[in-house]
Amino acid sequence: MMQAQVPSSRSAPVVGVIADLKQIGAHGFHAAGHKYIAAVVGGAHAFAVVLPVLAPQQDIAQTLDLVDGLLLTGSYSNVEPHHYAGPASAPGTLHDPDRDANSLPLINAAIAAGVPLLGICRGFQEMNVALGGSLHQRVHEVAGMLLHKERDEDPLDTQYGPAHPVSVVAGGQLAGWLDGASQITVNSLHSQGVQTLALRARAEAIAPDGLVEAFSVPEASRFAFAVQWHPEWRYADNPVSLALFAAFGEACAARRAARLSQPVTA
Ligand SMILES: N[C@@H](CCC(=O)NCCCC(=O)O)C(=O)O
Repeated sequence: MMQAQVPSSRSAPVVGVIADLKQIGAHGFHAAGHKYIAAVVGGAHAFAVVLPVLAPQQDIAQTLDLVDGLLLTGSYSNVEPHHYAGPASAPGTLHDPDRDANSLPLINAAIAAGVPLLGICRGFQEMNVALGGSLHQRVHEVAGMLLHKERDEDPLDTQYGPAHPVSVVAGGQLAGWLDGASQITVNSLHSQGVQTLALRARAEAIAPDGLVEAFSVPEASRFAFAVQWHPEWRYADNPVSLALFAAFGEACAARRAARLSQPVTA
């Protein structure tokens, strides 16, 4: 398992990594994937904490007071379609209503509070829905769309390996982080995909079939960015991932500096 680089001081920004509520055996667990946590610590140079999905019992405003940034991870579960007025899911679709009930309000609260937000895969989809967009549930069944799903029988290095190119939107944040690159290759492990991009979002990367694969949120005061692919996978070997997590980490560090400079109220 990859060893994350340890930040050198206690001033590292605190990044909340949202959990899934998973059934493991007889019990539920609030769980987040190691590769996301390792990428936050090693790529964003942050201090990662796993956020249980307990709202409204665990107050979202208090969560935002505790962190300098938020990472919305991927997950095998799908966003429930009633959140975007979509048709019922296919029978047997895995959902995580507790994750939905936390991530969707947390996204808008974080943007309003200026808390940096990075969404990956399911997190990308959650951000689009929270901002008012909608999703294809099985994008590979839509005429003209590519197969964006991984093959379960493939080894992980194949599943998370390069899958298709995306065009980087000129003049966008991603283009800036990538020194003006016009095309990159990304991995692809998803069935859902953007059907309508939220009006509050700006497309940052597009797949050959027209599917939006990354977007930013212009109204966000610091950082709100989402990618459909998995930059956390072997992030240290991927210059695009390193640039993305570095930009996220810098925004989180700026939030921490601003927070620490505020007078402490009793
Ligand atoms: N369920 C959604 C999102 C897919 C996703 O996030 N896959 C990655 C799960 C495993 C991991 O965390 O790497 C969809 O199917 O579109």
